Amino acid sequence: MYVQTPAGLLVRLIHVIGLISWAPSCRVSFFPAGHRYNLDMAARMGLLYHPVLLASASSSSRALALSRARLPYPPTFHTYRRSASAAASPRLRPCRRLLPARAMSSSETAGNPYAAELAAAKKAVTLAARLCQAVQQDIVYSGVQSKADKSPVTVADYGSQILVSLVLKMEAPGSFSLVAEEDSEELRKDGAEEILENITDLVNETIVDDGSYSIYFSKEGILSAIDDGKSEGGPSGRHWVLDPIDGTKGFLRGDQYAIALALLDEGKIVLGVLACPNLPLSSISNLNGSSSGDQVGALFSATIGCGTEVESLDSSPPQKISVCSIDDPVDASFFESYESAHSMHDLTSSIAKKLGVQAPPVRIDSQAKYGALARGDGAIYLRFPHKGYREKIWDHAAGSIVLTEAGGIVIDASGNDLDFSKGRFLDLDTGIIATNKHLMPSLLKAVQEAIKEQNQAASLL
Ligand SMILES: Nc1ncnc2c1ncn2[C@@H]1O[C@H](COP(=O)(O)O)[C@@H](O)[C@H]1OP(=O)(O)O
Ligand SMILES: [Mg+2]
Repeated sequence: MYVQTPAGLLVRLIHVIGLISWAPSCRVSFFPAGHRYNLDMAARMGLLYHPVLLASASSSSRALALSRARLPYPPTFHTYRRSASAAASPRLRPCRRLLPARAMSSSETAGNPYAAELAAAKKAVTLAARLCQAVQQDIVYSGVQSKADKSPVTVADYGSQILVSLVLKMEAPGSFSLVAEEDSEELRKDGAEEILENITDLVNETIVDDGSYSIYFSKEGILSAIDDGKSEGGPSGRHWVLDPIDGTKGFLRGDQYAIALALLDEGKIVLGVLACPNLPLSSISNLNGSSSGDQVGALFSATIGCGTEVESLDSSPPQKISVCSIDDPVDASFFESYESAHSMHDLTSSIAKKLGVQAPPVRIDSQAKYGALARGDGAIYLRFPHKGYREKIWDHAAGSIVLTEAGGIVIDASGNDLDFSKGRFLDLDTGIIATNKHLMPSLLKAVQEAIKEQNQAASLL
């Protein structure tokens, strides 16, 4: 039993009218400065442009631009079509708005060779974050997460990936290649029709609500947009690297998650953005993932050679950040996964003990840990997945540059830099550690001793 939202009905109506009135000669002219798109381009992107939708979206864009300053944060959206139980739960009223006009930071202006890519990446993850926030609100209000029904997170995962891919195609210069977590295989199977419809509705409603683009996705367009993320990456050329929702467990719990996007250029990560919708803008040090500050929703961004910045997802001016300068482990605290299935808490506890860390671990989900570390909320990040787990590049690409450009160091437990040029996986079988340059030598020593002891204990069993 599903409920059709009014916005869903509107989008469908516009679709039908648009199909009737569609004219092959129509040129689309409502796109960002510097771009000209026509229907051939639309066909290549798996998209449909509709004159009626174009007209309505462009006029609403102007109206929204005028009222933007008065709109509250966080915004809410018409949500995906929800189950009857979810529909019965309380929800906030939708509120339409454009993406915030971000203040240009020094990283986006002179001297940054990736300025255009950075602006596109920020816009992409901000739009995706809006979709994710709307879905997470519904999950939390409806209690879906306690029923082992993973479909809402699936809808948000795919929806986020489609929106990031769309914005990058529209706004980022150069050729397009995307290495991303999701593909359309499951959605093409029998029985997936309903979820595909939900994703299609949610994505189209988010685009209409935002008003930046006059685009409508068909179901086939949705499937092909998801498969834009099938690139293998590698050592040559440029590739965007995306985790559409990093930390799905945290997302379902109503806790931390991130939309993590990076740019790989000739085998090196040169740019990264992390949207962390639930991370407080002020420090979370000593608060185990929470903060006394009111403002929530942080956007971290870094470009090679230009440093790391943080701003609110609602577009406060960006501020440069740097890692903490602690040089005595006694004063240090460390981040690790919330989920013990993702990282061995017993091993990290023995590393902390060896090093002399006194504070208890700060456990939060996702690459939000890299962002928090980059602004000095803590001093160390330890990640030791259980044997057999293969790390994917999208789980560390954005986070690692956010940290290194803030003055931090990220290496594997053998002391090697992370190599993002080997395809979709990181080629390592130890853990990943991160800290500042003062603490790294003693941290690496403690890590290697603790691993050795763990291996010796295992060989005795
Ligand atoms: N069994 C696992 N071991 C380690 N990491 C995992 C495992 N399963 C999923 N992950 C990934 O670990 C990351 C979260 O780490 P953390 O627990 O530190 O927040 C996510 O990228 C998550 O995937 P996903 O992005 O699909 O949620
Ligand atoms: Mg992930």
